[in-house]
Amino acid sequence: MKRIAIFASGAGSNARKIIEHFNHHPRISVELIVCNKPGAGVLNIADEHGIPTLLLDKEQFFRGNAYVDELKADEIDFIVLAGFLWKVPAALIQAYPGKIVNIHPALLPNYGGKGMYGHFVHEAVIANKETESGISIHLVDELYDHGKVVFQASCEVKADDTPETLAQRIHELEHKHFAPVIETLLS
Ligand SMILES: Nc1nc2c(c(=O)[nH]1)N[C@@H](CN(C=O)c1ccc(C(=O)N[C@@H](CCC(=O)O)C(=O)O)cc1)CN2
Ligand SMILES: NCC(=O)N[C@@H]1O[C@H](COP(=O)([O-])[O-])[C@@H](O)[C@H]1O
Repeated sequence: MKRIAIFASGAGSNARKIIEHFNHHPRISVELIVCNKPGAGVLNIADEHGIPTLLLDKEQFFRGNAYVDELKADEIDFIVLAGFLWKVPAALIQAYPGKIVNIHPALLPNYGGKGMYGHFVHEAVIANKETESGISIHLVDELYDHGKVVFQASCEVKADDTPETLAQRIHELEHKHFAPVIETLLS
């Protein structure tokens, strides 16, 4: 059984879709939700599904062992970043080479990097009058949004779009594609 930990900081809609997709899956299971924000919606989703949670301490994450020991002790095989807003430290990347994947709400390499998360991404896309946006699923390296892109899907940006209406269209792409891409990566 491949054991997945999902790292998330927010509402957790992607985490929910991934949990549901792998519920009763013969080879893959979501075993842990890791979060850096007390009270985040993703923690409630974990509780709804009886999935253990781990709340990160900033000091230990960035200047300690990056929770490598805890993840290895839980026999986690693969890490999914689903709206996780801290930079994953080198120690964790080195412990999980090629086994950490992230979803970004834009068509990389555009609209990525520090500060490019959530509504900030959609605001920049709209401000630049782009006619197309989308999602990128990529392996995680030590830089933000720099790792190998393994999947992209695009959508229209409408002239009257707001960051909220664009975010909704992006979420639909994320919820459709992220879990199947993870399944393919773990095949
Ligand atoms: N080592 C890596 N860590 C992370 C990556 C990555 O590619 N390599 N991806 C991010 C997710 N992400 C975009 O997809 C992203 C998330 C957050 C930020 C950002 O600027 N964060 C702020 C802090 C925000 C906060 O604490 O609320 C910052 O660093 O100042 C950029 C991109 C996950 N980790
Ligand atoms: N750069 C990282 C980033 O912006 N990630 C984005 O955070 C949202 C989390 O939504 P969710 O909590 O509902 O899954 C998603 O749209 C994801 O692409």
